[in-house]
Amino acid sequence: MPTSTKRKQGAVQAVGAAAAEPSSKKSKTTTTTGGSAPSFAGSWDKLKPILTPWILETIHTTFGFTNLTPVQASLIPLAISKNKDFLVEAVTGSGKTLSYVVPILERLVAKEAEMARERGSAGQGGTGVKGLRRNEVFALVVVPTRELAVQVHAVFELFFQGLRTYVADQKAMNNTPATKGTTDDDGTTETEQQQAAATPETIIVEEIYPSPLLLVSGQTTTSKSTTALPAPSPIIIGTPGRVASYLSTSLSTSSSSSTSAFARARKHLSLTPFSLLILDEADSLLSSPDHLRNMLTIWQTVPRQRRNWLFSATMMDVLSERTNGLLGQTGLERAGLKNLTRVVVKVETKVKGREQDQNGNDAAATTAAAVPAEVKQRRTPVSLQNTYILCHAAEKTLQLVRAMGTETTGENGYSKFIVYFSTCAAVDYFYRILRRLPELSHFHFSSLHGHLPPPIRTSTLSTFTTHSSTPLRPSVLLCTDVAARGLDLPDVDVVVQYDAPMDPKVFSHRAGRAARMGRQGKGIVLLTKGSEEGYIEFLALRKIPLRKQAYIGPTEDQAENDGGESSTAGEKASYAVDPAADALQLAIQNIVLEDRDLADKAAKAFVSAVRAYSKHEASYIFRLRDLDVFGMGKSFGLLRLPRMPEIRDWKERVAKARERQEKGKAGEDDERLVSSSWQDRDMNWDEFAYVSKTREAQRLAELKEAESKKDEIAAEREQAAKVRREMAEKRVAWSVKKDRKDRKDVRREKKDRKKDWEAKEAKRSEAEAAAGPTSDKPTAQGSAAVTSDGDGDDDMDEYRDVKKSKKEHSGGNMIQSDMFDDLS
Ligand SMILES: Nc1ncnc2c1ncn2[C@@H]1O[C@H](COP(=O)(O)OP(=O)(O)OP(=O)(O)O)[C@@H](O)[C@H]1O
Repeated sequence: MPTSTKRKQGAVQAVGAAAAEPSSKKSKTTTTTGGSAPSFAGSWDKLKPILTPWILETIHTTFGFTNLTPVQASLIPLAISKNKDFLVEAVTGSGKTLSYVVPILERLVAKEAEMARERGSAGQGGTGVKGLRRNEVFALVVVPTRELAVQVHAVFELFFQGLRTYVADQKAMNNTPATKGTTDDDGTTETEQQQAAATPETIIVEEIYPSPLLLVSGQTTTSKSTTALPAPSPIIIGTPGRVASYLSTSLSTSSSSSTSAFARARKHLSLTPFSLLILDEADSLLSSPDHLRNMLTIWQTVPRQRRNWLFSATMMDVLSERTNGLLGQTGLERAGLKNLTRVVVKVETKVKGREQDQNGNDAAATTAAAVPAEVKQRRTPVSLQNTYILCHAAEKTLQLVRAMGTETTGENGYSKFIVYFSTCAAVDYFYRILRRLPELSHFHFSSLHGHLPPPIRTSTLSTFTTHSSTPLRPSVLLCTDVAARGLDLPDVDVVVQYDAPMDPKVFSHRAGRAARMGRQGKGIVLLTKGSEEGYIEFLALRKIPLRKQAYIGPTEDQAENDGGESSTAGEKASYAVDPAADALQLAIQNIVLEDRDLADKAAKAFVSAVRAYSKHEASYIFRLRDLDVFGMGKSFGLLRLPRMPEIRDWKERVAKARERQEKGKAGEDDERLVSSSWQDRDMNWDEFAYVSKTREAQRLAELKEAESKKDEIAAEREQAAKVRREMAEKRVAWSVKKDRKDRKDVRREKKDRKKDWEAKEAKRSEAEAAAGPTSDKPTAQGSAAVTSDGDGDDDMDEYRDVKKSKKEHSGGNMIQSDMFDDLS
């Protein structure tokens, strides 16, 4: 949430205004209707209950806001006046932060006055000496990332600065003779009116709230001694891990038998007046097992008598989502949260007929599967133009580079970009590569991911935020999902998702970094042809409509037309890869060749990206089996393919597809596989050096040692291979032996059963013969024939079982079944 209040879309429009009271006690739904300007719903001045003067003043002067957004108008009155738990969903960039910050502050002021009354001091409008004590915590705001915590903390800070200014103004006004100021209709001056309104509680201010406490990585929150911990504050903001550890450490000594330690801990932190637990991006906090562990600690630590407010743009998803490790419970059930009042702000677009894409193509006709002709409700901002580009895996980097070029030129003239990758290693690598490409040399690059040290994360974000980008000098942030949720980075124009997110919920959060509060913005997701096309329909069903953007050709006016079509079922797909992708691969390789360290980074990035692909939640769309690893290798500009089981499998499959093609028996899948080819770069790896002198010296030393021990190493390798072979043989021999024995046992058992049965039958026949002839009973022979058929079937089953067990025991398949475990 920026401090800047200047918006490109200045128009303010009250649409779908929310009433102050809910239509139903359980659920409140507000609908905003699309236009490019932001939707507003009434003015802050007219809000009921009336806001505390310094809070209102800060909203007006510091933030520069006159009107409330629909989510603010819906929630703030309820949250101030009703003692309820809330579940709030509104699209990205719709002002959810203020919708909880303002009620927290209002309730804090009220609590302060209440405590002051109880403790025998006059309430002081949020500034009491004997209201809340310094060690008393009133509210806790938990968010999933460090960056978001810093941002929310900054918003609270602005309010407290506003309070200080307000207090100073009031004091000054108190000391000024009431001769200045504008004269009103009743003849009193403005200053006189303000003085008359100012009660002693609001004027006599001796202390003001301490700054909210921020608990994030890079700060001391754990210590054996509570004295080394940061001092508490009425409002604490932090990430789950840090908050949990702070609370546990601060309160841990209270259970100690030592009275002094207990007294010290009490002194350090008290949760007596604790009232509010706010989870921002709550769906992420409730669905990630890591976050949940820490959330459990927090829930167990804070008093039960509290209100819970949960916020997210994808909040409703957690209602049904059952997470692994939660014993089949939803996050809400695990948190024991029931009877939540839902506040949902829905966005509607007035779509007449079918949506059209950029080229005037009918959206439903151009997508792989039928997108509903009229997508009326959506879970993304109306001002966000959400698109996808279909390409081959080998063309992804090419499309990224071209998209960045075309979006800055021509009509669009965009200048601020975010590009999301699936892993930290990929961000690291592409950050080093993309900035070196001549096509992107005018871009200012930043990179952000969770493996960077906290100070670097802070400075990167601040550089990107403050960079004054223009289409001639655009800026781009390459990042992972660490920057996907909640971050209010001003003026972001385009969000490119190089990789679709592993958690589909994150898609709208990523795209929502653009088009905030009515600004125009664009989202582009790069999807590869084939099963990934199913993602379009998948998102459409989740009310996130995507429009097709044409494959970007060499220049804007030469855009290739293949983008206008999609490989819908039955249509023969084109497997030809853009020759420019090969040229780009060569260009990237040439950059990599300058430093061996880049080759290491490339391999790491590639391996991590392949592994990440296998962890997609929508695993039936993002199938590792369908991932064109050769194409991906090209897009990464690899010099050679790293060794990994996924690649061995791909190589074998390509080879088999070739065989089938030669025999004229190739299917569509085979065509696709055959079109994917790989050639390691022809080069001398022994001479490929690191730029870092120490690293290179180390490599040369290792090389020398390896050279001197060449024979030894070769012998060791041979020995290891021999052991592996023997083990494999043993495994096979063991399994074959076991199979034989099992089959023999089964046969013997059947034989025994048959003998028993025959003996019984013989006895029965004898008994029947003794009793007299009966015509319609089956003969022993007839029955035996039936049994024999059955034996035949059993044999088949047995054969199938043995075959299956052999297959499972063969090395290659074992790797494969492990590999695809998580894809089933
Ligand atoms: N009433 C208002 N009038 C004008 N601008 C506002 C108002 N409320 C918030 N904003 C601005 O809108 C932007 C988005 O707000 P905020 O970050 O709270 O959105 P959000 O709904 O929390 O988004 P996300 O889901 O991405 O976290 C911020 O820059 C904020 O300053």
